[in-house]
Amino acid sequence: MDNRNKVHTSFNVEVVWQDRSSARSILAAIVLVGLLSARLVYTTFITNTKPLEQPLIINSFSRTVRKRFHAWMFLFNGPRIIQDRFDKANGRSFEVLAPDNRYVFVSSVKHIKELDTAPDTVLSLQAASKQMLQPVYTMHGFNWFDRRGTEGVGFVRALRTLLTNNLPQILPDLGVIVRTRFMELHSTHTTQNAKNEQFMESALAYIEETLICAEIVRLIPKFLVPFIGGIIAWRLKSHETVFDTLLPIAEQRCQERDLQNIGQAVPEHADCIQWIMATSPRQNPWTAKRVVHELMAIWFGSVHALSTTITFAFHDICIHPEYVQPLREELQTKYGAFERTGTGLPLLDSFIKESARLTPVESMSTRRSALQPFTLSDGTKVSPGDWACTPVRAIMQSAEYYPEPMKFYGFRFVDSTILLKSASSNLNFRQPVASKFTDVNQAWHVWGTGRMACPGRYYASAVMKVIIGQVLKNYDCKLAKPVGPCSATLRSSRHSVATLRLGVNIDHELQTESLPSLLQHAD
Ligand code: HEM
Repeated sequence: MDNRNKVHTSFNVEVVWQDRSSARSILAAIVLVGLLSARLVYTTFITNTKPLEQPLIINSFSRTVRKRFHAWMFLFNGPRIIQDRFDKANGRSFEVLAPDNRYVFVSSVKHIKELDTAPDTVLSLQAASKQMLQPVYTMHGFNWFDRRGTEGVGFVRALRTLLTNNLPQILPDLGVIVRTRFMELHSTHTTQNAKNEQFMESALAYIEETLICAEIVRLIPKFLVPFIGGIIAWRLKSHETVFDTLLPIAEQRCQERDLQNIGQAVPEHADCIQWIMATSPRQNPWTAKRVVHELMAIWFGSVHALSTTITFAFHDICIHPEYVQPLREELQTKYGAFERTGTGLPLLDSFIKESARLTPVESMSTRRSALQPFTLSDGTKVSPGDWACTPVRAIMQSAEYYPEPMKFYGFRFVDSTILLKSASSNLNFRQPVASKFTDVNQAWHVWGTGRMACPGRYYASAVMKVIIGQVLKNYDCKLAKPVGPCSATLRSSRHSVATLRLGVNIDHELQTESLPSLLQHAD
C-alpha cells in the first residue's frame, strides 16, 4: 500500500464516449442537428399550422413555436427541465414534452402503484423500451412485442434468480479478469488479448451506435423512418457482427437442447445463453435467432447503465478522497467473503449508492408507454403513445427522503452499528434507516419500481463492487482533467465524459481504453 505514494507515472482510462468513437459521434451529431431542423420545420409548419381563417393565428402560431422549442430543449436539458417541473408540482403529477413524446411524471406512492398495477395491455415497459432503442434498426431487426409476456418473461428468472445464484461462481473469475485487464492496460499498451477482438470491438461500438441511431430514428418524421432506418441498419456493422458471432453458438445450444429432449447426453453450460434458453416458453421454445436477439437487448441494457454508473462512482472517489482509506480497509478484510457470497461490503455499497443518488445516469425511471388510454386517479390522462414515468433523480435528491439531500455522504446508507472509529462526522453521517444499493422502494427508483424492477440489479451491484474494489485495492485514482464537465446530457440521461488517471508504480506511456471493454472480457 505504501508504494502508492511513490507513483511516478499513470495511465488514463477513458470512459463511455471515447476518442476513437468521437469522430463518428460528431458526424452523427451533425446529421442529428440537420434532422432536428427538418423535423422542427415539419412539425411547426406542416402538422401544427391551423387554417388561415382562424382568429389569433399569430398568437397560436407563436405559442406552438414556443411549445415546440421547449420540447426540443428537452433533448439537451432534460434533467433540469424535469427537476423544475417536479419542484413546482408539489407531489402532483406533471407533464414534460419532448419532440416525439409527451411524458407524464408521477411521484406519489399512490400514483406509482397505479402504474405498477395497470395491465400490460395498457401501460407497457416493452413498448417504451422499443421506442427508446428502435431495435428493428439497431438490433439486427429485433421486433419485440409491445405487450409484455407475449413470448414469455423467462429472462426475468434467468437474470433475477439464475444469474444472481451463480454470482459466487462468477465473481472470482471476474476479479481475475479485471485485475489482468488493468495490468495489460499499463504494461503492454495493447488490447489484443481478447479471444475475438472484432467481436469485442463491435460489442462496445454497438452500445454507442444504438444510442445515437435510435435517437435519429425517433426524431425524424414518421414517414421517413422505414427509409432512413433501413439505411442506418444497413450502414451499422456492429450489431451485425455481434449477431453473426453469437448465432452459431446459440444454434449449437439449440441442437443440444433438441438432443437432450430425446434423451441424449449433452454438455452442461452455466451461462446467460443457457439460462435464457432454459427459461424461454416450453410450448414454443425460442429459435437461435430469438435467443441472440434477447441477448443483444440484455447486453445493451446491462452495459450502458452499468458502465456509466461505475464511471460516476470513480469520479466521486476522485473528488472525495477521504473515503478511499476506509473503503480500502473494508476491501482488505471483507473482499474475500464478498467474492464467495456475492453480498457484503456495506461501505462500498453505500458509497456507490450515494454516487448513483447524486449523479444518476437517468432522470426518468419506470417508463411505461400507453398502448390504450389511461387515467390516473387525479384525472391526468395518458393517451396512447404518451409515457407515464417517475422523476427518479428529483425524488432521490428530495429533502422529503434524504437529509441534506445535495451533500455527498458516502456512508449515509450503512447500518449505524458499522460506525467508523476515528472517522470524521462527515463520514459517519447516516440516513435514519439503513438500506442497500439493490433496494427498490419509494425513495429509490434507480432500478425502476414494483413488479418490473430491474432483474439484473444484484449482478450489476456485484460487478460494480468487483471493478471498483479491484481498482481501489491496486491503484490511486485521479481525474486527468479535474476541472470541466464530467458528463454530457442527452434527453433525460447523463453520459460520462470523464477521463480517469490511475496511478501505478511502473513506468509507461499514456494509454486510453474504455471501461465497458472490461465487461466484454467478463462475458
Ligand atoms: C447500473 C446498472 C443498471 C441500472 C441502473 C438498471 C436499471 C433498470 C431499470 C430502471 C429498469 C426498468 C424497470 C422498470 O421500469 O420498472 C430495468 C429493467 C431491466 N434491466 Fe436493468 N439496470 C441495470 C443493469 C442491468 C443488468 C446488468 C442487467 C442484466 C444482467 C439488466 C437487465 C434488465 C432487464 C432484462 C430489464 C427488464 C425487466 C422487465 O422487463 O421486467 N439491467 N433496469
